[in-house]
Amino acid sequence: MSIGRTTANFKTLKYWGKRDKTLNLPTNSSISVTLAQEDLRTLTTAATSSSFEKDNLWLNGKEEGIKGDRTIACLKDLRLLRREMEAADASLPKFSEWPIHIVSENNFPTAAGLASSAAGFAALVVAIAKLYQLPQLMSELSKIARKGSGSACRSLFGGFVAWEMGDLTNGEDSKAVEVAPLSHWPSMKAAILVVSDDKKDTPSTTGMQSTVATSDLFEHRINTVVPKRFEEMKKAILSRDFAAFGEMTMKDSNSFHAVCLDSYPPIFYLNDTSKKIIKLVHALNEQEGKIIAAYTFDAGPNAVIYYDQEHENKVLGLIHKYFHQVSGWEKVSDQVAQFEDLSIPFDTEAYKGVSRIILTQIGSGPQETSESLVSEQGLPK
Ligand SMILES: Nc1ncnc2c1ncn2[C@@H]1O[C@H](COP(=O)(O)OP(=O)(O)OP(=O)(O)O)[C@@H](O)[C@H]1O
Ligand SMILES: C[C@@](O)(CCOP(=O)(O)OP(=O)(O)O)CC(=O)O
Repeated sequence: MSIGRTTANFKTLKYWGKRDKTLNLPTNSSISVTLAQEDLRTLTTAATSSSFEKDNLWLNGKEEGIKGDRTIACLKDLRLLRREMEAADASLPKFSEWPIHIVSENNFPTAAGLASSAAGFAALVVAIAKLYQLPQLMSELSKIARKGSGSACRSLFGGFVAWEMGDLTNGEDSKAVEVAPLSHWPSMKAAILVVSDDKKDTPSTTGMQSTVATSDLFEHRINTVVPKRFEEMKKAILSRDFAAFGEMTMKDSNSFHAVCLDSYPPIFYLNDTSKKIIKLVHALNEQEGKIIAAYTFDAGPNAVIYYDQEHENKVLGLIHKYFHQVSGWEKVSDQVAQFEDLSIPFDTEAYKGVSRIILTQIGSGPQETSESLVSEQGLPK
């Protein structure tokens, strides 16, 4: 039995567009920050036995079975690597031939634009790789996770992660690499304003296909804007330059939502609450005379606001002022007294569009844990 857990990642330079839909090969390189596990994590246990009847997967307590092509593709690749080991060492048990049971739990909403597929496929690949005792490095395994969900490849690392798009048609050079580990910039924090827990209307895969096929702005984004930003963002991370990192993060979020709007028919992920939050962050940065907070939005209306610990009392002070009514502040309850009370005018009803706040920070990526979700009989506990 093997247990692995990992977490979601939030994009600072977005992946949007595929050049190969089956292999999940992107039209541009991207960068993300992997967040801490306590708040947004997937816990996955994998077990194999010759006595199991068939491959099976339980997600959040429900038997789902192994039905999607993407999960099947990941399992196939992992089994192939195990088979190579077994061929080289006859003493190894033939795990590659036995059915596998996977039990997984997300501690945050699934399919709500909170990157559950990223954390989910990353945890699945890591848990099975551990079970099979595969020697492959994380970058190699990231190519397998990528076939599950593009964004999953970046969740195999902690800290700041790049997904290099590659240019081979077989995808062998399209993999995740570490830009910098958590220890490089541990004071990076994130406040996530959960604007909607609902399942989103346009899934990322269909949304991307539509943008690639119909948006005129898209070519400019992937050929001109992103390649330059990819290099500049890596530099900003390596030099811990929050202002540069923040400006590029916000601009890239806006560029991604612009190509969504430029798709035909248009795709809308931001709602009025998201737009109010964007304005609030700009108002804060303007008042400070520098960028101390940066928003980013994935394929949904939830806001992720990055800031450095050094400005926590200001950034959280402002968010708390207007969103103290929502749940999730317990974690910092002993800090509230030190929050700064900035006088930035804002819609005092905006909190009604937010269901909760998740206060989190940069994380260390996949971890092994002794917590198992599978019983001795190989079933969910
Ligand atoms: N823990 C998990 N283990 C295996 N598969 C998972 C897990 N969690 C989510 N998934 C898969 O990911 C799907 C949700 O992916 P989807 O891309 O629709 O949403 P999301 O990841 O929350 O949003 P986004 O990727 O746009 O941020 C689920 O339906 C399921 O198939
Ligand atoms: C907006 C994004 O979060 C898109 C995520 O798309 P997915 O990785 O969910 O798409 P598939 O590869 O089709 O599974 C931006 C990003 O992850 O960089």
